[in-house]
Amino acid sequence: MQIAVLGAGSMGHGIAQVSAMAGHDVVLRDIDAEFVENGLEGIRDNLQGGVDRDKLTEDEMETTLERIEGTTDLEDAVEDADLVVEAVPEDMDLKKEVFSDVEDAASEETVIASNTSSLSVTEMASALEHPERAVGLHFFNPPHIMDLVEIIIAEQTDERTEAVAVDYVRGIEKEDVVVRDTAGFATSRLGIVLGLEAIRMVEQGVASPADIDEGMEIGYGHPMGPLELTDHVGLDVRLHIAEHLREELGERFKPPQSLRRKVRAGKLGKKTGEGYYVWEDGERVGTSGGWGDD
Ligand SMILES: NC(=O)c1ccc[n+]([C@@H]2O[C@H](COP(=O)([O-])OP(=O)(O)OC[C@H]3O[C@@H](n4cnc5c(N)ncnc54)[C@H](O)[C@@H]3O)[C@@H](O)[C@H]2O)c1
Repeated sequence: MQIAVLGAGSMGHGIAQVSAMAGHDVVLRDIDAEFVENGLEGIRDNLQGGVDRDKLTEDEMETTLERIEGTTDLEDAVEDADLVVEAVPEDMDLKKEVFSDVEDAASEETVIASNTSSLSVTEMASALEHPERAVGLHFFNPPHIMDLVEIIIAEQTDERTEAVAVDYVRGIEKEDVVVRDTAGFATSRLGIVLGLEAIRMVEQGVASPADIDEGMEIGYGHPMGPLELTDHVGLDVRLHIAEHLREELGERFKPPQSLRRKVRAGKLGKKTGEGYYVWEDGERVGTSGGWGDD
């Protein structure tokens, strides 16, 4: 297939990479040549990492790179595309504008997908004259490592579009789950419940963050406990998602007080050095808020 990926940031370059590794021809588009170059550089680095770990041969790396072309021109990117995946910033107005511009420049057959992690694909699709070709492809970060893609079926998505999305996801050797377009889809909605309840338990003094996390890691086999995950994702990002889900789905998603307080104080998790844990050089070195060492 011919794939266009719009946005060469954290997600876009990874989506371009996994598409090319599966044999698709890919055009990666961003609004500035420097952003395109950074994205291509990110792909080279990821692939080189694969070669260094013997997961990939030099030849496979070169062939993959040859399949990817960078551009700043939207028409160049989408005019021959069978599938367009947008990975531009999480802003509804911007996504609708991108959808509509793609429709003007692409063929009538082109499937138009969004990598949104929380916005309504149904609303994005409403910007199209042919909204039945819209679908969500929710990749996880980083796309070249994470095996799951949530396929989000908008109100307007038709069977052909769903079939193209499923074929594409299976073709790039990811696992697909098909979810109706509702707030938080399947994974964010459940993940946030666990995160918010773990924070409330810390507030109530039920156990330390480290003990709550260990309980879920060892007892339930989660690769990472809900509080450490909150620190990884960013407390600001989790607060934003919780507020959105509260608005859409009700009070059970009400953000706990300590989450708001920490965000106001700039304690956003790993990226700022403190959230529910204390971090130094990307390593967890202690627990925030007087729980002693973990
Ligand atoms: N980062 C994550 O962990 C993650 C995970 C899953 C989904 N997502 C979703 O993926 C999307 C992209 O997120 P990201 O973290 O890669 O963002 P990012 O900020 O790293 O990258 C976005 C890129 O889009 C470019 N851009 C802006 N307007 C554009 C346009 N009109 N056309 C083409 N490119 C344009 C920007 O210059 C930037 O390079 C968002 O919808 C986000 O919610 C992110």
